[in-house]
Amino acid sequence: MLADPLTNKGTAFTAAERDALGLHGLLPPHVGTLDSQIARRRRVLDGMADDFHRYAFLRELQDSNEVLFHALVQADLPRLLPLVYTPTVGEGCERFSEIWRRPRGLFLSYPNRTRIADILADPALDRVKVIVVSDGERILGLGDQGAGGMGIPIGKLALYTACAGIHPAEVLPILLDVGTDNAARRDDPLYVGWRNPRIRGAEYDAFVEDFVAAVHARFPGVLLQWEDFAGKNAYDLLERYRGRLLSFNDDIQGTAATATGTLLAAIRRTGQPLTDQRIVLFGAGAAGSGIAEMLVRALIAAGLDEAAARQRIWAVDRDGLVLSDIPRLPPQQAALARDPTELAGWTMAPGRIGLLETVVNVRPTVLIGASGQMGAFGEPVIRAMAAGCERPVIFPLSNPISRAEAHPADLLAWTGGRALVGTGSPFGVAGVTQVNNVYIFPGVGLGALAAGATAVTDGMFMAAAETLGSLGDAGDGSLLPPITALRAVALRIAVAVAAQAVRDGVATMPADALAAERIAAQMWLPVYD
Ligand SMILES: O=C([O-])CC(=O)C(=O)O
Ligand SMILES: [Mg+2]
Repeated sequence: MLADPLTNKGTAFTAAERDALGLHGLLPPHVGTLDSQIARRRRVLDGMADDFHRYAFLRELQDSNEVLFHALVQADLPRLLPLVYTPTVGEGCERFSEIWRRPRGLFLSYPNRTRIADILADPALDRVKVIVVSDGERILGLGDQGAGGMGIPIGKLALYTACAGIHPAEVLPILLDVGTDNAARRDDPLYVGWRNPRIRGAEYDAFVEDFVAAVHARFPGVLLQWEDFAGKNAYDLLERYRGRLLSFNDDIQGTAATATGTLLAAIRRTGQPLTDQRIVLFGAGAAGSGIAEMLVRALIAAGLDEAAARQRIWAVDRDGLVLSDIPRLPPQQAALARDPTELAGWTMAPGRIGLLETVVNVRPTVLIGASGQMGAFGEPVIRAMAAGCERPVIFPLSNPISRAEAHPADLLAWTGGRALVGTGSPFGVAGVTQVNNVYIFPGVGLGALAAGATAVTDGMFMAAAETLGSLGDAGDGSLLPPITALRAVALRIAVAVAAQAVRDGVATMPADALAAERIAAQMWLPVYD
């Protein structure tokens, strides 16, 4: 009872429980309460030197007493979320091996590829309903972290519990350890992962196929979230498996719905219709092109035909403006490429057409960053944008803070306070919105499970985005509800997503199971049994 984090209550075991379970002597005599335990842990957090140590402390608490961990998180979401998740989880992944203590979740490593079904057969996993899986190759904007990427599935699932009320026994973090191309990790004598360059190509595909088949057989109806896979794998796995497994990719679809929902909230504020926006997207990887495709859908829903919708978006990647005459464009970028003949009349020096040239000529009303390039939204870019529009909408979305395209305070300064600013990670700047996936994925997952959905459709994500965009704000200048409201946000989104699942013909639960009260009643709160 004391050693299992799902049953441990620490000093909160009552006298009667201590009698019945034979716990006398193993605990000090004081009988505490959840509140007194929260107060004790808070005092430790307050006394710690930095957030990374707070992160490590919270991970250990989660591995020793899950109710207390979640009660502490629930009691102060604005303070705890950034410690349990972005931005601090970034360093948690980089230094994962250094702070390794106890196992959580499953490491499915390539050398164990014939044992996947055996590993999943563990009866301790019987209740699993939600899996978050990563192969650690594109951890936030920090690149390949190998086995250290496990910090992300752990963190995201803590949010499923915190925001969507999924019971901790029902979540399963999984890291597919197929090696790492990060030499610093491989050469670190403390590295806990498989010391091998990444497995790629047919062998990688076969490994993931075996994994999906084993998950499908072991956990029918489970929701699987793909997280922080590198660009091409992110797309390929999503497309290959979304019809076979209830699954979605958070970086492509969750980020897209979050950005779209926040943009819808922003244009409510400015009063300018979506169809009038000129949108420049910086970074056309998995997140960036996911955002673009969802914006295309939203523009079509607002009345444009597809060609006209695509005309509202300019994508800029590493090599500059994405143009249709660039050889070997990946398919997601080809769909966004502009025709070079459109550049007639542009003012620019010869050569590569970078972000600044694009902004000067397009005069965007919306600028979105999903590049992982710190500082890419520099003063000249932002001043050029501000000169061409009254209320620039600027979302530097890359995570963690060390990868953000701009500091929000600079964006406000360079636009004379006129910008509507949203960042991926929290900066604590007044009036700035945190545009993070945490506003979307817990609700999408909850709604999909409540509906007994057989697939997560694009329409379900659009329903989530539209709901997010309509929820109103914290009244502090930001565009979205406050972090303290995340549980209510997840419930509202879940209801909309479940209803859309019915409309899309993928729901298996009867309609009366999808009412808000019924879904709310399933949401777990951290209290001792
Ligand atoms: O984790 C976050 O804050 C958002 C996300 O999915 C990513 O940046 O990969
Ligand atoms: Mg992610």
